[in-house]
Amino acid sequence: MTTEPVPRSRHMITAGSLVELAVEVSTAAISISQHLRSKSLNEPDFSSTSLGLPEDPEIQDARESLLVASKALTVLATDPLAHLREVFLAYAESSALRVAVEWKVAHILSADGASMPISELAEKAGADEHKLLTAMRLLANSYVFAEVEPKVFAHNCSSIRLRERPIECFITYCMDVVYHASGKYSESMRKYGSSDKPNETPFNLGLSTDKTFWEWVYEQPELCERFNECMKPMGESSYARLRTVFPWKSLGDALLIDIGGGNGHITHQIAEEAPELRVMIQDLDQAIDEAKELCPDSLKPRFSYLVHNFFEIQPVVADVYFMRMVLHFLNDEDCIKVLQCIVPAMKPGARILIAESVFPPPGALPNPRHKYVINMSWIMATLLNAKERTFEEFQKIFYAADKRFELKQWGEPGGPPSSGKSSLQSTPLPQILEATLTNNDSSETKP
Ligand SMILES: C[S@@+](CC[C@H](N)C(=O)[O-])C[C@H]1O[C@@H](n2cnc3c(N)ncnc32)[C@H](O)[C@@H]1O
Repeated sequence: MTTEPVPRSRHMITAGSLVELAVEVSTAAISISQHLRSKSLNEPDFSSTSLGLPEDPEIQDARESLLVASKALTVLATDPLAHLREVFLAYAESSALRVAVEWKVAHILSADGASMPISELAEKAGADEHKLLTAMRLLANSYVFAEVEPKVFAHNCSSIRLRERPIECFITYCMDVVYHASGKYSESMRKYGSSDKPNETPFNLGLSTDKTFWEWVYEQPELCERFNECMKPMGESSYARLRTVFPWKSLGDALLIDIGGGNGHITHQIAEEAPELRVMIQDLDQAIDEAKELCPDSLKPRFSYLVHNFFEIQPVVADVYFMRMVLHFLNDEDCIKVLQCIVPAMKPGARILIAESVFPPPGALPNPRHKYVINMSWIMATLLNAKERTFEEFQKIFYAADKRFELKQWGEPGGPPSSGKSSLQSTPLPQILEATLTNNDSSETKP
C-alpha cells in the first residue's frame, strides 16, 4: 500500500485565551489583506457583487487560521448555553432558507443589491407578508440577505447565490428528503439497532417507505431532476480539484467506464482534458437517457452508454473503471459486491479509480473544512446507512472484495499534492483512490 502523507496542518482548537485567539485572527486577516493589496485584488465584502476570497494557495494557511481561530473565538465569546441554543436552532434557518427558495425571493430582489420593502416583496411573491418577514429576518440575522432598514431587504454576497438553480435544487432536495429523514435518526437507531440495510434507515421512517432511497427517488421524475441538478455545482468545483489531483491526460487512448456515472457531467470534463480517452457511461436507465441528451456534440464520437446495474457482473473489459460519489452511497457489504462485480472484467493493468472525499482522522483537518465531510457522512447514513470513509476503511472494503487489491491515494485530504497546502473550498474535497490487482495474494500482510 502506498499513500501520500496526511497533512496535520492544524488541529481543531480546544484551548487558547481570548487574546491569543484574537491575535491569531488579526495576524491572519492582516496577512490576507496585504496579499490581496499586493495583487490589486479587492477584499471580500457583504455586497451582492463580492466574489469572496480567491482560492489562492498563497493565502490558504492564513485563511485556515482565520477560520479556525475566529470560530473558536466566537464560541468562547458566546455564553455556553447560548452556543448550545444556536446549534439546536439551526433547523429554523434551514427551514427559512426553504421558504426563500420556494417563494423565489432571490429572483424578486434585484441582483444589483437594490432594496425592497417586505410589503412589495410579499406581494410579488404572492406570500403572506408577516410570515415571509419572519423567515427573512432569521436569514438576514445569519448573513443571508441583508435587512438594510427595518422591514426592507436586499441581496448580499450569500443570498445572491440563491438565484442559481442547482443551489435552489440542493436546498429544496435536502429539505424535502434529508431534513424529514434527519428528524427520525434517533428513532431509527432505536428501531433498527445496528442494521446497515439500505431500507432500514432514518429515510425509511421519515418518508414512510420500505423502498431504498434509490428505488424511491427513481419513481419521482421531478425529484430525480432536482437531484441531478444539485449534483452539478458539486461536480464543477469537485472537477476543478480532481483536475489537479490526477493526470487524466496520461490515460491516453484508453476506455474508461464511468460506473453510476449519472448524467456524465464529470466524465465530460475529464474527456475534455484527456483528448484520446473514450468513455462509457453506465447507470440505471433513467440516468442514461439524460446522459445521452446532455452529451456535448464535440464529445459524442468518444462517448457510449450502457444501462447496467452495478450489482451485476461487469460486462465490458476496459482500462479504467471510474466511480465518483458512488461508494459513499453504499454500505460496506454493497460496496464489496460492487467491487467484486468489476474484478472478473479487469484485464492485467486495468485499474479502478474512486473519486470521493477521504474522511480525515480526527483533528487532521481544521474544523470548518472537516465539517463538510462530516455533514456528507450524516446525509449518507440518513438516506442509505452508508458513509464517508477513511483511507483505512476503503482499504478494508477493497481487501474484502479481493485480497489482490493494492490501493493508492492521489492527493491529500484537503489539498492538491503539488503545493502541499490545503484548499478551503466549502464544497467536496475529493481524492482519487487508485486500485489495481497485484499478481500475488499477499493477504497475510493486509488488514
Ligand atoms: C450520487 S450519484 C453519482 C453520479 C455521478 N457519478 C456523479 O459523480 O455525479 C450515484 C449514481 O449511482 C447510480 N446508481 C444507483 N444505483 C445503481 C445501480 N444499482 N446500478 C447502477 N447505477 C446506480 C444513480 O443512478 C446515480 O447516478
